[in-house]
Amino acid sequence: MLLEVAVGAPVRGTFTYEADDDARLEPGQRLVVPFGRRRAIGFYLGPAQAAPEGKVRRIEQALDGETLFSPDLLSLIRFAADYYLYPLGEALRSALPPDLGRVDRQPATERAPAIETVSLIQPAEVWKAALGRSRSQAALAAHLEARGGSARLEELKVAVKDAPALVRKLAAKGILALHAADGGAPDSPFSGGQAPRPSDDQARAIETITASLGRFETFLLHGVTGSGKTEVYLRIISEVRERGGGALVLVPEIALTPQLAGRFRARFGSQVAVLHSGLSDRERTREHSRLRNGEATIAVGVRSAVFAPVPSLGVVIVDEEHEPSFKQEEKLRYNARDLAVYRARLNQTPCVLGSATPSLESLANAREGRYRLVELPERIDSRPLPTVELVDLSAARRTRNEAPTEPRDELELLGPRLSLALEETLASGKQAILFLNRRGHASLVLCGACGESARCPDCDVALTHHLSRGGELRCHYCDFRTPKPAGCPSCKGELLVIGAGTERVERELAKRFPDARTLRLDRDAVGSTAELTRILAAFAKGEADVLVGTQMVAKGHDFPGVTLVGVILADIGLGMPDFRASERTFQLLAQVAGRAGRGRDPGRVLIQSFHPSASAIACVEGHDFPRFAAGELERRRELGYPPFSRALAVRIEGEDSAEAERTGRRLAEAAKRWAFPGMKLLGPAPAPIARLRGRSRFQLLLLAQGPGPLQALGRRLVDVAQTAPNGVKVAFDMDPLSML
Ligand SMILES: Nc1ncnc2c1ncn2[C@@H]1O[C@H](COP(=O)(O)OP(=O)(O)OP(=O)(O)O)[C@@H](O)[C@H]1O
Ligand SMILES: [Zn+2]
Repeated sequence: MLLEVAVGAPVRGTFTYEADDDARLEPGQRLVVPFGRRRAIGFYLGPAQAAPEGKVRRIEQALDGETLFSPDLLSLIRFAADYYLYPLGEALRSALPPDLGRVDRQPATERAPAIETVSLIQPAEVWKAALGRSRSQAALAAHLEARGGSARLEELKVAVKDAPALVRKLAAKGILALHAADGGAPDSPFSGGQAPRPSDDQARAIETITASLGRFETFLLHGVTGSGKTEVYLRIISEVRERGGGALVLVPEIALTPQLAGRFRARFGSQVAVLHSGLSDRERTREHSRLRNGEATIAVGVRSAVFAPVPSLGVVIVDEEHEPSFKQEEKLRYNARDLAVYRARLNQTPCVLGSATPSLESLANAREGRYRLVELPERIDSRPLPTVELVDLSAARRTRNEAPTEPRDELELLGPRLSLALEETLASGKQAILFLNRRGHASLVLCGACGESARCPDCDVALTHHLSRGGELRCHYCDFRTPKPAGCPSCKGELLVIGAGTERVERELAKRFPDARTLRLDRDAVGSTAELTRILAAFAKGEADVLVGTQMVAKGHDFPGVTLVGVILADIGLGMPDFRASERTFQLLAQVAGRAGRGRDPGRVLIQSFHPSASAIACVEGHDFPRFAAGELERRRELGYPPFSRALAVRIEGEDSAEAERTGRRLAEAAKRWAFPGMKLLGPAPAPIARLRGRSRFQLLLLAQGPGPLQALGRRLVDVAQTAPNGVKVAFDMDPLSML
């Protein structure tokens, strides 16, 4: 028997292998195959169409006894590999927990925890209709029904043949719930977690969306910060569960704090599998198998969870859909939000994209009628949105006749208005969040005599000053570290430390408000998920008065005690050479502003900026998303950028700059030769960060009206890229998000 196999290796195309004629294989099933001089994980795709020339090798082994991919998942991954121009075998491998993608270290097939009891969670009409032709499954359900709805698995084994296999199948169909021996009291999927009564707006949103269960439709749930989007998700999922379906919920990494996971667990108990990056490989494999065998039916996870094996998928939800962290920036460069929509379509289920600040892509889709817009225009209990005040930092500069750049002295870091507001907040026993999207102490270390600045030896970026270890300079891209020198290495001049980071804010705060209890939240302060949990929990419990941090403080948190949000410097990021810089800045500011006044007391937001009239900043003042979006969309239309076009970025990098550039030029020539009419070609040009980790970077940007022509051209360029010299890497990035 000849098989078509996708091999888990960075190679193009599929391969033909041979297996015994009586081998029973399922599409997507894992294999171990000889590949070159090593062994690799392969995935069975189907019978080979034709015998290839030359000798056909035999597979070594078929794993698992069944496929790990349901048909919808297999189609999703095939689509992703195709769309994102990435090898199928590698795509399949990266959709699995790492342990299952390795050929060397196969985990002892970890047994799912022993199931002790089993209970019916569907009324007879439902399971009878669903099980029409599967006699043995119907018999088992009937047996359970006769026993009052639940039984111990041991007893079932005696009464019904193949009971363990049957119950897993029934659980996967959402007809049974399985309760593990170690799970304590079996929790019904409908118990626990006091659900508040939905507001009128929430009720309307829930009704609109649940009305489309069972068919594909994408909703853009645009709800202001604190409008209770999570409750809408929970209600929709309840409804899906009652119909025996499963749910997939994608959230950005930082939002997947215990707070959010807790809200899902409180409502759905052990039905929830949580998938975040803090899991060990072993835990990941375990959650994967809990979903696969139907023990869990709701996957709540970060971007990679878009590939989670949710049984009988009934709804797909993407929270904070505008978040850049849904984009994977290496290997299979997918956007989980976009794949989520595609997965919903494959499964004929609704897809809900939620955000207070929708991406312009989704907004354009809603305007053009591809998505249905559902709005939550008010906060819960008609609480007001916080008042937002802009503090113009350049005014003070102008009077002193200085160039507007950075808050240079400590006085500006916590300017007079922000200081006063902090003082009042602390005096009234409320909490404050101070946001500065830059970690470390200072962003630039500069010689006051010769003007030379400290730069990373391997990257084209300035080093950031950190206070740790008695002062060191760090590269935020490759993590290069070196002690801060006493004077300028070139001229021995005095070194100036310019531009603020979170450490500096924390230090200044300690100086001016010595009694305030402060916590800092950024990637330096948080080494692990456990630490993140600890800091957020402490702040939620009121164990600190001020939370200082980077964008980590901006997202999703619900701290009712916070009445003041201070933005130290709103302009960071605004000047990035990226056409999305303005959109990103607006989203970040609107999100962080949305953390204020979520409890009973109204909130206040102070935004310090050198460019208070920039639309990304000015529009935050009146919570004016429509005005921001209208202006920004107009600008994008003029420039022909997404969402008014689709883009494919080709990224070329190599240690040898000349070689990388040559490859870029060859690709550009090929692209020009094969370009479709109306396509725009930019580059090859050095990337804005022209060197990273010792490699020179170039990029080529292709713009077209739709993805089709980009795909067709992309596939031909993939062939050209195959002939790039050793040491030059070419990556294809469909719908790129970062232009750096
Ligand atoms: N119907 C309701 N009645 C009372 N409280 C509610 C209701 N719905 C939600 N809440 C509460 O309102 C708060 C805000 O809800 P939630 O965190 O879901 O907002 P959100 O829309 O996700 O906001 P953001 O976009 O800022 O993250 C939460 O504390 C939540 O428990
Ligand atoms: Zn570096």
